[in-house]
Amino acid sequence: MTQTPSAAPAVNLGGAAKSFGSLPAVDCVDLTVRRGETVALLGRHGSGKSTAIGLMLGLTAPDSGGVSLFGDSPAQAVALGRVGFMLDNCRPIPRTTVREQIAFASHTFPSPLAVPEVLRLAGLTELADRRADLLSDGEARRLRFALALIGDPELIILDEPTAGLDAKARTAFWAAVHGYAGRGNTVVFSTHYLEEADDNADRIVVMDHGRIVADGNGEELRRSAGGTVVAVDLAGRGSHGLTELPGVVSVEIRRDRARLATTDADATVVALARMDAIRGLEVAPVSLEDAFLALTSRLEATLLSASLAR
Ligand SMILES: Nc1ncnc2c1ncn2[C@@H]1O[C@H](COP(=O)(O)OP(=O)(O)OP(=O)(O)O)[C@@H](O)[C@H]1O
Repeated sequence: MTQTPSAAPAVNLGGAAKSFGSLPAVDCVDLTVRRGETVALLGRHGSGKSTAIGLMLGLTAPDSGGVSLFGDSPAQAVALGRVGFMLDNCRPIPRTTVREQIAFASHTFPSPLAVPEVLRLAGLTELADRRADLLSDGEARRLRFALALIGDPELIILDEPTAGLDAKARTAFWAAVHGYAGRGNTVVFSTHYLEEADDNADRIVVMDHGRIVADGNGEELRRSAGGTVVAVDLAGRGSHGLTELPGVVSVEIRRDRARLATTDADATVVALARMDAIRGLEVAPVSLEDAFLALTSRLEATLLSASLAR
């Protein structure tokens, strides 16, 4: 069914795939980002986040499948000023102030936001008269964010926007992003940091080996990874049979201790008791980190068994 432009989602990837040589960097990904959502692409190094973002921005063409932004091609959406993004290697013009940089850039857009509004949204009002080439890393990042939103885009796509920033600079950066999102806009960002995704996104899309392995808010991800962790000391008995216990979704062994993510903690504990394996028993809700490890190791195990079967 064709969607009218006004109903089209902010981002739509339909079976999008991109390989580099024989490596599928993005492997038949279906993803819809609704207007007004803030979505984190979360994954380890090399999981395909930047390639997915490159597809969304039209920097890379998919080998197969489709990519659209507001129902248009990425190139059309960018040309219409509907999409903002931060340039990686954008150096400020020397000896100009923050305000001058923003005012200069605003002339290149058909209907830019007013300069004071951009300064406010990016948290740069106090720094407006500072030299742009002398800003700290965090401040310079907010200036690049200001330049991304000056054309008043409805969608901003950010690839690891806070990488390398300290905690204070991150907080200031996210405050600026929330200000922009609070106007009803859509944000897609990539990150390695679970906490950053949980704290700043309505929805977390977990990528691994170019695929989406989970999609939901932090609570939903915790639940899909089992909901509860049962941990016991192995006391030298080995981990044999633990994955087959009732409710168990994944097993992680750290030194001589097993951590079992489970959907049915009672049944798992009873089964462990029958095996006389409840030394150092601990039962706790799954943390987001446990969930992430369980979700990504699940795909790892499937890929490993598929390659062993070949
Ligand atoms: N231009 C390229 N040529 C060859 N391989 C590439 C290219 N770009 C990405 N890759 C490979 O594709 C896979 C996915 O890379 P991608 O950069 O999308 O991952 P990522 O999740 O963004 O990683 P990171 O968090 O480290 O930035 C990796 O194995 C990477 O080495």
